[in-house]
Amino acid sequence: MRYISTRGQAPALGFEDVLLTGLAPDGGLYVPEFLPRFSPEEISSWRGLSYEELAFKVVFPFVEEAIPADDFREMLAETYRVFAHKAVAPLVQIDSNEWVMELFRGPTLAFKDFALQLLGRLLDYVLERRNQHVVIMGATSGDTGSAAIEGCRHCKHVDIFILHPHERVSEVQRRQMTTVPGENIHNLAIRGNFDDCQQMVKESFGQQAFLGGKTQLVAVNSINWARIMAQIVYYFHASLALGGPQRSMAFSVPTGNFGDVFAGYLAREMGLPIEQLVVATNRNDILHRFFSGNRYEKHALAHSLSPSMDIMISSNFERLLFDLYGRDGKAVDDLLKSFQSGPVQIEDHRWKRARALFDSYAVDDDLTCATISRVFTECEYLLDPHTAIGVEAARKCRRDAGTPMITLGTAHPAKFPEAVRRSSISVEPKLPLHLDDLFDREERYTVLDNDRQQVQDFIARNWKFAG
Ligand SMILES: Cc1ncc(COP(=O)(O)O)c(C=O)c1O
Ligand SMILES: N[C@@H](CCOP(=O)(O)O)C(=O)O
Repeated sequence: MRYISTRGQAPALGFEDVLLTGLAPDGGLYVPEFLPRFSPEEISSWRGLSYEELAFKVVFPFVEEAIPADDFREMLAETYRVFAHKAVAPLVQIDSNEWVMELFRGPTLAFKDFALQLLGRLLDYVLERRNQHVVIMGATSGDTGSAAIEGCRHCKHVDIFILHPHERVSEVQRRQMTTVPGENIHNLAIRGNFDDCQQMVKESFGQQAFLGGKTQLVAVNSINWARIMAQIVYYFHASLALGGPQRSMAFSVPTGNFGDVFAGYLAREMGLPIEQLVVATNRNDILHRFFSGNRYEKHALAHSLSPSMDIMISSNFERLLFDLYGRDGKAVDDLLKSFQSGPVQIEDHRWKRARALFDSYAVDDDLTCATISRVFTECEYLLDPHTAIGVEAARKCRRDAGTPMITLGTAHPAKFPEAVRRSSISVEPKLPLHLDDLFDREERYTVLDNDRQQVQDFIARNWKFAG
């Protein structure tokens, strides 16, 4: 399997090199040259497989030239063994033909564990084989950071630098990152927002001379193809549990960087019958404005009760545009360059193609709290604010009541006690036992200005073999 850039100018790479990179040298994102495609018969034959066995079927075609089958099987078994539910991604019914798929049973209580537990193991495997050191540089609005630290902290050959927006993540999220001991773990609180952090990370991939030529950057954000690849699996898992592929499914996906919902789009391209994908945003609604009115335009980033989705520039939207433009990298490059200086639209026929599959809805803080409260009243099920946005958008956008609607439950409510309190729910969400003493643990992080030079200098001074 070869991977090509969405801007069309970078050389194609194999899986191992794609894993060890971030942005392509032309500024694009890597995508597979061709997707594997599975027939309904083949997908049906996977019913009853464990999560790790299913993951092998779906993901192995993407990695097979780099990793022998037995080694990959073992990696997947270790990855999904750390989840606190035997089903790994259990489905909970909250209404007639309406489900939440709980993706927060991993160690850091958000869907990011599905891919980052695997990414850590893949990195360890490949870096050990190459005897190579890398610097992980990631941006987080709260969840990717702790999942990346948890997934990669035991990797022998990595230093980890995670940038989060100072005072813009929940206290639980911050502590999950900043209380993890380890010489190779560095948390940077940036006086800016998530987009500033993400921008610094992306720009740094094109400026790696600051590392002195002795190591290289690797991405843990969803710009890294390996992240997206692992997230495709749970769409198959949910569908098979609810009668697919003989029945078509609808999914509602709380969306920020467009990674999770793009994984759903890929599952469909690989043969899984999906009738509808709902892009659910908070008030940072650039994607909703695109899908509802074909206008892609930046607004100022607002702080919300669903901080992990406080994102304006959604990295993976570019991967969808690449397909909508018939995989014409130059057209994507031109469009995204115009977007730097103002709003853009795409041709009507391309937008309509996207609309055939995607619907969208934006949910503000008040409606988020009202949804948490309503669902708790209806079935005593406690939603986190991100999942609540997905549930509300699902109800607003549903096309067909006969099609199962599955909202991706992207985080555990105990990560966001403020939203739960504001919803006037009578219960306090409790952290699981392994995080019981989170508030007693010592924190370690450095606050820096929103300044790329300062951040790069910090990394250059602090990675393991610096100086
Ligand atoms: C809890 C939670 N829900 C939803 C999202 C949005 O996912 P994506 O960025 O893949 O669109 C994120 C972060 O990305 C998240 O942390
Ligand atoms: N919501 C994310 C933001 C980063 O998104 P990613 O999926 O590209 O890593 C977070 O919580 O950090």
